[in-house]
Amino acid sequence: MLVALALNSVGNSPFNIVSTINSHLLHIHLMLYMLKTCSLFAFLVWYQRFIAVQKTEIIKTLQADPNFDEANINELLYQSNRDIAKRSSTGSYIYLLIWFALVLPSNLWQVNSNLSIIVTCAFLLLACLRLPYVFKFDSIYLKFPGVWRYGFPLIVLSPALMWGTLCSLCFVIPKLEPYALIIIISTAGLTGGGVAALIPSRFLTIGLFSAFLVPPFITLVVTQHENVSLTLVFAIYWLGMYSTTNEQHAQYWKALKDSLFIKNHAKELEHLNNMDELSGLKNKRYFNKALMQNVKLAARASGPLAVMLLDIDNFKQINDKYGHLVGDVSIHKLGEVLKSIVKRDTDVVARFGGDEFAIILPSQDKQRCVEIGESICRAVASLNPSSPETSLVDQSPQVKFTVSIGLCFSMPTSSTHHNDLVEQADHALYEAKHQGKNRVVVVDNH
Ligand SMILES: Nc1nc2c(ncn2[C@@H]2O[C@H](COP(=O)(O)OP(=O)(O)OP(=O)(O)O)[C@@H](O)[C@H]2O)c(=O)[nH]1
Repeated sequence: MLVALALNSVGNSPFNIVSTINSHLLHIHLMLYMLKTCSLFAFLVWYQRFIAVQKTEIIKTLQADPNFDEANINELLYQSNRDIAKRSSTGSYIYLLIWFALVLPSNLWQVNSNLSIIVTCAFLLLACLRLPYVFKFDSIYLKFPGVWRYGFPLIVLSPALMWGTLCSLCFVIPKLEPYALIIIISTAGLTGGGVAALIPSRFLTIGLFSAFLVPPFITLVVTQHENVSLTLVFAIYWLGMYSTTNEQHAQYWKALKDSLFIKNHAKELEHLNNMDELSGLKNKRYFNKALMQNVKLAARASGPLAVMLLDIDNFKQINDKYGHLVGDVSIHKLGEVLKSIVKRDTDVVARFGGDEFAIILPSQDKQRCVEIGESICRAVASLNPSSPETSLVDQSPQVKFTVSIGLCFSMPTSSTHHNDLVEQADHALYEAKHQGKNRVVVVDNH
């Protein structure tokens, strides 16, 4: 409607738009009418299918990927639409500003006041209608999807079509010729900006640059304008925009898909990042972070904190006698034993690497910590590495499966460094090995 009004304003009646032009160009009049009717028709088809096409594209892209389900598709659809609204928000006001820059300092008001008034009003109206889409995207998209689906393409594509039409008029209305250069430059700039803004929707992007470029191109061809270079430039520009759109659209979707994949798998990745695969326990990285936090918490609460270091006794011999595979099974089995004994949610059980393990026991009294250490020693000693439980084949083992434990019991203060506790537990562990292994040695840092 706006385009029709703008076109019809250039003359006294709807069928008199080219009254200022040479009479032998009457066919231009018909062409422009056909063009605007076709544009509106094409536009209707486009906006009706805007969301449907976008959804089909997303499904096509994600279909083969088992990592995405229906909920993900809807989330991607929401994100891409929110992006379109955000990215294109400033652009719609640039039309208005450029139009003002064109009209206000020049004498276009006098040259063609009807056109100037109608185009100004139309741009102002579109800018106002655009406001809810800028500030209330969520409400519109979620509560009134129809307003988004039908209204947004209309508001985004109308100014482009108006601008494209203005550009066309420059070639057929002699009075507008002085403004042709600035309008052509603006058309090129706005086209490039629009493509960048609407890239999440291939459909809208192609619609936008076509609305800018096709009307002037057709006008130049139909009027057999002597400026062949300009005609070619419009055609080449359209093709360039088309290929850029395809490329950038694919890149946008790949990036969006990857970000959702990372978001979906963030928990899993974080879990893997903190786990020791062989023992099924936490790893050293997690242990260090947890210990730092526990030292702070214990210092703030003036509570006790115990750190245990465990090392499998004579593990090298177990490996040498039964092989590394059996050594691995023993490590896994030890992980299960530790989990079954150290059970509180706040406790942390980790494998440091090799045959070394570490445990954090917050808010536990010293006696209880020693009992836990001794329970571990007893439980591990009962796990004969040749027993069926550890899947060993050798029925006459000479190597015992035991652990030595160094226990550091402390009451951390704000100046306590977490590494100090580990170091002291390590000394106690060394002492346990020195005293004959398979035992708990305590260092009281209290
Ligand atoms: N099977 C297996 N062996 C490992 C793994 N990581 C380290 N080891 C072996 O564990 C052994 C560690 O031996 P040490 O801790 O140096 O000594 P030890 O034989 O346990 O003797 P003590 O510590 O004095 O009781 C080495 O032979 C390593 O090759 C692992 O993931 N799997």
